[in-house]
Amino acid sequence: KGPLQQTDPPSIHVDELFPSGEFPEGEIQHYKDDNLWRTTSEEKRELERLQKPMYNAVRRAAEVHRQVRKYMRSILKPGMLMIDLCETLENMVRKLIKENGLEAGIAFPTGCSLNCVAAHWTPNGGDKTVLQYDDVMKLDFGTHINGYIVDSAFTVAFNPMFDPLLQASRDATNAGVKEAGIDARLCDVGAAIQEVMESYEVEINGKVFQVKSVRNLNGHGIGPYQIHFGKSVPVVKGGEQKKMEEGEFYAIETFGSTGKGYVREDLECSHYMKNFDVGHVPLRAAKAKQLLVTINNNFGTLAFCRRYLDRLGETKYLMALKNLCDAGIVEPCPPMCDVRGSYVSQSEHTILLRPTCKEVISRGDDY
Ligand SMILES: O=S(=O)(c1cccs1)N(Cc1ccc(F)cc1)Cc1ncn[nH]1
Ligand SMILES: [Mn+2]
Ligand SMILES: [Mn+2]
Ligand SMILES: [Mn+2]
Repeated sequence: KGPLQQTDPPSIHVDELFPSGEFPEGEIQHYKDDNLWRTTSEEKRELERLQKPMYNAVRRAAEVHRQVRKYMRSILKPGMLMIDLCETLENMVRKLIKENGLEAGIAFPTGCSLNCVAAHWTPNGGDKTVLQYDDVMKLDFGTHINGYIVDSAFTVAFNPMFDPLLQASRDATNAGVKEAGIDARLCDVGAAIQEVMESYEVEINGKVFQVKSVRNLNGHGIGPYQIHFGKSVPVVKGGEQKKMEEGEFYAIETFGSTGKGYVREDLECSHYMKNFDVGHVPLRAAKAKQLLVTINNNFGTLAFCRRYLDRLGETKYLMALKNLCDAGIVEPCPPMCDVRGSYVSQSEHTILLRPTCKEVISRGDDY
């Protein structure tokens, strides 16, 4: 009988903590009144029984996410090198998930975007950035089992003056999660998010800001090995009337900002991802051809970053990577930034619209 209690620091594969092979459910929310029949429908319960392997896979990925983020919170300190922070987190995911090629591992690069940088920033090799006491860091990382991805994020700030900004995005994401459901209109989710987000104000160094919802950073559907799939989820009013559907995975994510509430691509790129819809492309340039083989073998259509290529022993790959991007085979995903001097917070959960109920897969006792 294996141990049933995780160590501190964590060292035990989560599959050994659940010998039955059954991983814990996330938070269960019932659909709005008109869909309550789903809870007891025998037809819907049968549908769910057929999905058991998928539910178990994504719950195992979520348990890893919860244990890793709990550990990271316990060691985060001003003065840490961002690269060390990311490598510690990534190695812990690899350990607890029992990394196994494309069947179990990290789903995308560890986002640790600071201050006015909202998303898609992770240090490239040699980066000397150090976490500061006055930083607002969005820790956004992904785990997966068999391509079933858990995409969840939280914000860390040591200075308590940022607390209302952090609370705004946490509250707004929870409002979005509550509004989401089978037959929920995307525009209603966006309106609910904006309503809560913009009800907050925060005082920073003597200046009072009304928190804005970053209107061009949306939530998104998630598919197997596909972090950005299907419908986008608006975070402000005026979105599409399209409805969410049974069986869909969504990342409900919101960003609160003291800046414009609008982000643009800026800074050096670190995140890259194969274009999901591009098939085999015959390449002549040897270096590009070889790099694509490395990408296919280690990431497939999962997003990766330069540090992940470095650790695989790839060198002098930037021109080849540019060639793959110019050919439309790989998409660069550069950092998304609000204006200089502004501060952005984020909160993100992965939810599953099960036939009988809504499951907040990534919910933990922390957020
Ligand atoms: O901004 S997105 O490209 C997007 C938002 C709406 C439709 S697609 N993006 C998907 C993604 C892209 C690249 C990654 F390396 C990881 C994720 C959202 C996201 N980033 C982090 N967590 N969630
Ligand atoms: Mn083991
Ligand atoms: Mn994310
Ligand atoms: Mn996301």
